[in-house]
Amino acid sequence: MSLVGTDFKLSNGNTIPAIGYGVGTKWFKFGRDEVDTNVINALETAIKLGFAHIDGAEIYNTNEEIGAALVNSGVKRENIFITDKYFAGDASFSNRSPHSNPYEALKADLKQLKLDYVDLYLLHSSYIKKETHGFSLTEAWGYLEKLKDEGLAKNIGVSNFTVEDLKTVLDSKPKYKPEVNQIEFSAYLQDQTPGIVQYSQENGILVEAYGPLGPITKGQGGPLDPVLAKLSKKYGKTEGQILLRWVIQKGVLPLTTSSKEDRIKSFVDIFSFELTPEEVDEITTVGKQKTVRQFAKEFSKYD
Ligand SMILES: NC(=O)C1=CN([C@@H]2O[C@H](COP(=O)(O)OP(=O)(O)OC[C@H]3O[C@@H](n4cnc5c(N)ncnc54)[C@H](OP(=O)(O)O)[C@@H]3O)[C@@H](O)[C@H]2O)C=CC1
Repeated sequence: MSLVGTDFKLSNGNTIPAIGYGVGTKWFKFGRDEVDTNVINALETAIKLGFAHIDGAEIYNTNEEIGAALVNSGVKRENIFITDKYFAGDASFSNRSPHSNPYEALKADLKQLKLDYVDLYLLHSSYIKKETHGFSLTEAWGYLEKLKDEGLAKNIGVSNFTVEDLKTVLDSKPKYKPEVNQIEFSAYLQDQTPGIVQYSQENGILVEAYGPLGPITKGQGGPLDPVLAKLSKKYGKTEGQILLRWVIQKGVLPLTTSSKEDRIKSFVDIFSFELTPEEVDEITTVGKQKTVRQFAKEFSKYD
């Protein structure tokens, strides 16, 4: 869980590159089956410019693009960290992966990725119950443990889990604990659900942040504007780099994305400077004055 160079160390001792390039959001292509060369090109650029961590998911429908970009880039399999996620469904419980369970879903994804294993496999959400899925949340976790035992997923974790969801898994005395909880996290949304960052971190679960640039993509005109302008000038870094650096210094792994070379290049250049503890606190305190929630709107009840 600690930052070592440009990696975070997980509780199980494995490492994970400390910033990831996402192929959801901007690149999301659920319902479109043609291969999108824009996604392949963007991934190749990201890899060429230094991203060693790709964040994918079954629902993004971009596995073939990831596989093609890996081949085109010539990168060695062991030098790139690939995450995939089981499409559990959303709060309506009315949709989910077409595969019978997470074990079968990852096997199908690996075929599309043309890979033998992923580095991290997550339950994309906790909206799983026996009545709709045929297995409970703890049984779903059991499928991930089986994938880890068989070497098809080197690490396993969860996404969008609340404290109660994590307790359900941890209280079931699992063989392996979740290594990661991937949630929306930014200076303008410091707890996707009550207490989730502290609880995850206290239990040795690395928090991954999606939507980390919320304050500049959706939150302009907010109280952080002058703080970011000041720090950007002081360090000679973009406001995006300041925000990503703040995420890392909160002990959280940022997942971002971009279609622009300049931005991609800047996102991997966040290890050459460090905010002071006072500056980290200032962003934390000022950031709490505004809420920008972009995803998982069912949690808006906590705003
Ligand atoms: N587990 C989950 O449920 C979820 C996971 N994710 C994962 O997280 C990844 C990243 O999420 P995302 O919300 O996109 O991350 P960010 O908050 O980092 O936003 C990235 C977006 O911001 C734009 N951008 C970057 N810099 C600026 C700027 N200075 N001004 C204006 N726009 C800017 C980029 O567009 P441009 O091309 O113009 O640079 C890009 O579209 C996803 O791709 C996915 O892998 C995301 C949502 C949910």
